[in-house]
Amino acid sequence: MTLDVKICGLKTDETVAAALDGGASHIGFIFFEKSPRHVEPEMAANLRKAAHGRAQAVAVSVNVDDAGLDAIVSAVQPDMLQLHGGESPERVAEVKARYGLPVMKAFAIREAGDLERIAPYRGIADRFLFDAKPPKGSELPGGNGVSFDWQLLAGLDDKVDYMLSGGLNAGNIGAALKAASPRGIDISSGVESAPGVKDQQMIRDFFAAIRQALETDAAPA
Ligand SMILES: O=C(O)c1ccccc1NCC(=O)[C@H](O)[C@H](O)COP(=O)(O)O
Repeated sequence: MTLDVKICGLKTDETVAAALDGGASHIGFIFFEKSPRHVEPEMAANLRKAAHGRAQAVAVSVNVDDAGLDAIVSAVQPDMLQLHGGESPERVAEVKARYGLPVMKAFAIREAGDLERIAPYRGIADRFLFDAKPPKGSELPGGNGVSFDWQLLAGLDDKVDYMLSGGLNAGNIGAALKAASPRGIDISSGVESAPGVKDQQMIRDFFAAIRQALETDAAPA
């Protein structure tokens, strides 16, 4: 599969295995206490072991200071850091330099103007993740299971390396990949039976839907 696929918010060995067996390129762990997907660094350190040599382990944090990131990085030894808060370009540069790890910076998108916010991060963040804006009242900056208008990404400079995220599932991934041309996709709620509860069959169904979408796209008209 040439498309990167990140399954985010994993909390059990069984669902990590389902993600890896499906062909995930990235598995994500959430370090945000208000999230139903929150894991402690020691737990993520155990869960990520199965990914060595198979997928990149991504540590997802929100406006965390050096001490908090030190604890995550030293326990989990992630391959990538995802910054999902209001981290400035300077902070992204600082984090990259401190840990020597690639950083994926998340942005919440609702309208075309929201994409302009990536400009000062270009050449600093290694990758972007475009997610939907959280619904009113949500305490979570991500993992809300809501989509944004994928057409907004259609005119984006194709040098921008991004993962498409927000409300993806087996039923809409084909349409999402027709509307936008991400180098990767990211999913959390769409493979859950309840908030924070990943479902192995839903993970398998998601990979089957991706393969079908990619095959349909590659087939001669
Ligand atoms: O998933 C969370 O609970 C979360 C909490 C705090 C910051 C980020 C979070 N998720 C980040 C992700 O990368 C999710 O996969 C992404 O927001 C998509 O989620 P979903 O719309 O549920 O597929």
